[in-house]
Amino acid sequence: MAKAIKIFDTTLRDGEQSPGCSMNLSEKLEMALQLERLGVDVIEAGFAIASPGDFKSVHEIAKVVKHTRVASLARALTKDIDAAAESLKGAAYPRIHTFLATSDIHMQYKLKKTPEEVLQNAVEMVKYAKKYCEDVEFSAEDASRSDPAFLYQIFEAVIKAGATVINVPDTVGYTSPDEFYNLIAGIRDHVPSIDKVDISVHCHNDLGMAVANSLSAIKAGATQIECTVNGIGERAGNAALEELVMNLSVRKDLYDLTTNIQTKEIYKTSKLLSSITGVKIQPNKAIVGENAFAHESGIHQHGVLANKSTYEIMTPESIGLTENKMVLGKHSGRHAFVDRIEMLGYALEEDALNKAFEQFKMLADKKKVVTDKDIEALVRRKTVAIPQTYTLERFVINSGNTITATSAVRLICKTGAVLEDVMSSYDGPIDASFKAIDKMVGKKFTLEDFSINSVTGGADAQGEVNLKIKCKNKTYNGHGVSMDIVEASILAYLSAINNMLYDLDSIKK
Ligand SMILES: CC(=O)SCCNC(=O)CCNC(=O)[C@H](O)C(C)(C)COP(=O)(O)OP(=O)(O)OC[C@H]1O[C@@H](n2cnc3c(N)ncnc32)[C@H](O)[C@@H]1OP(=O)(O)O
Ligand SMILES: CC(C)C(=O)C(=O)O
Repeated sequence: MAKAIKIFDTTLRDGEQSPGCSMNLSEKLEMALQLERLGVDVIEAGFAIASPGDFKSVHEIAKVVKHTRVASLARALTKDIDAAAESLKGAAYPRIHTFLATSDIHMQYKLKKTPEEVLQNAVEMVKYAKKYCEDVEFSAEDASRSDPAFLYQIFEAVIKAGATVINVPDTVGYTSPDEFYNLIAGIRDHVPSIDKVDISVHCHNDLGMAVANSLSAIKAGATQIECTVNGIGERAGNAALEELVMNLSVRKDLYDLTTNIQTKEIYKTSKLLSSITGVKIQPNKAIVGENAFAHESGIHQHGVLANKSTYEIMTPESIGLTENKMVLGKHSGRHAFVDRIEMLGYALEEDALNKAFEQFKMLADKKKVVTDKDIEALVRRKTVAIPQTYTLERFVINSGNTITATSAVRLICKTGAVLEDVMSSYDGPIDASFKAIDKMVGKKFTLEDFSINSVTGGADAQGEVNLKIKCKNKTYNGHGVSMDIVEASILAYLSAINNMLYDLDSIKK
C-alpha cells in the first residue's frame, strides 16, 4: 500500500499573513472545520503571541476540532511557547511549533546571534516546549539558504531534545527542485536520529517553484508537506495544497504516495476560503481556477465530447465539481455548438442550424464569451423558417442630443431588388429607421408593443428586442438580437414584417 504523506495546512497562519487575507474568529472556525472535513493531518491555527485575537482563534479551534492535530506557532522564546501551550488547552492532538532562523543572513542581521547561540537556544526551547506538549515541531527558518552542515547539527540536537518533527522551510522561495532534493537527501544521510521524526518541508512561491520544490522534497524522503489552500501566504504565497494533493493523486506512477485528503472537498474548501477572504482565485489557477476544467477551442471541445480523457487528466468530479465546462467563444466549433443547443432543448433543421452557427461565430467575434442565454436568443426564432421577404443589408444612422436623428436603411427584397430610404425623426434613430422601412415596405400596419432587454449583464451584452405589429386585427411578433440596439430593433421590425407578409400571402393563396 502506498505510504501517506502528511498534509500540514497553514492557511490560518502563514496563509493569513497574505495581505488582505485576515480572517475573524468565526471565519477561522468555519475554515478549520472545513479543513477537518478535507482531511488535513495538521491545522496550524495561528501564532498565539501575535495578538489576543490570534490567541483566541487558536484556542477555539483547538476546542472544536476533534480529529485533527492543531498546531500553534511560537518563536524560540519562553513567552511565545507559554502562549502557544495555553492556546492549545483543550486540543485533542496539540502541537507546539517553534522556529528559529539558521541562515547566516538571518542570524547576523535579524537575530544578532552566533550559530552556537542559535543552536543552544533551539535546544533549550524545544526542551521547554516539551514540558507542555509531547508533539513539538522545530523549524529552521530560511533553511534553504543555511549551511547544510549547520542544519545537520541543529536538527540532530533538537531531535535529541525531543522534537518530533523537523521542518525545512524554503522561507524566501529561493531553492530549486534539484537543490532542494539534495538538501533533504543530505539531511536524511547526515542526521543520525532522523528516522525518529517526520521530515517536513515548507515552501514559498517567490519564484513560482513552491509545489515543484515540495514534490521534489518528498521524492527525497520528506514525510510532511506544509501548504495552504489556494496557495495563499506571505508574499507570493505558499505551496498550494490542492496542487500538491492532485499531483500525488494523478501521478501515482511518479510518486506512489498518497494523502488522507478527501479530494472531493477540494473545490468547496477553495471556494469557502475565497469567499471568506474576498480574494479571488485567478481563472487559470491549477485545479481550482474557473478555467481549470473549461474548454473553449473547437478542437479540444470536439475531443472532450468524444472522450474526456483526450484533454482532461483528472475528472472535475475528483475535486468535487459536478462537470466540466464548455465555454462557447470564437474558438469553438460546430460540434460544441450543436451539443449546446441540443442541451438547451432545441432541434434545428440543417439550414437554420447553419445560419445560427454563422451568427454565433459573428457574435463570438464581438463578445468574449457567448452565454447560454445568447445562444437561446440566437436559436429561439430559428426553429420555424419563415421566408424572408426583406433582409437588412445595412443601415447608417446620424444621431445625437442636439440633432434630429436620421437613418438610411438598405434592404434586399426576395426578388433581388435593392431598396434604400432615408428618414428623420425627433424620436431617435430607431424611430427614423422604422419610418424608412415603412416607406419601403408600403403596407399599412401599426407598432403595438416594443421592448428592449439585455440578454446578459455587462457592457458587451447583446440587446434583445421583442415587438408586435398589428395589421387587419392580426398581431405579428418580431424578434431581433444584436450587440447594437438599433440593429436589434431593425431586425425585430423586419422579422415581424416578414411574418406578416408571409401570413398575408398564405391567405391570398
Ligand atoms: C517566516 C515566518 O513566517 S515567521 C512568522 C511571521 N509571522 C508574524 O510575524 C506574524 C505575527 N507577528 C507579530 O505579531 C509580531 O511580530 C510579534 C508579536 C511576534 C513580535 O512583535 P514585536 O515584539 O513588536 O517584535 P517585531 O515583530 O518588531 O520584531 C521581531 C522580534 O522577534 C525576534 N525574532 C524573530 N524571530 C524569532 C525567533 N524565531 N525566535 C526568537 N526571536 C525571534 C526578532 O529578532 C525581533 O526581536 P527584537 O524585538 O528583540 O529586535
Ligand atoms: C515559521 C516558518 C515555518 C515559516 O513560516 C517560514 O519559514 O516561512
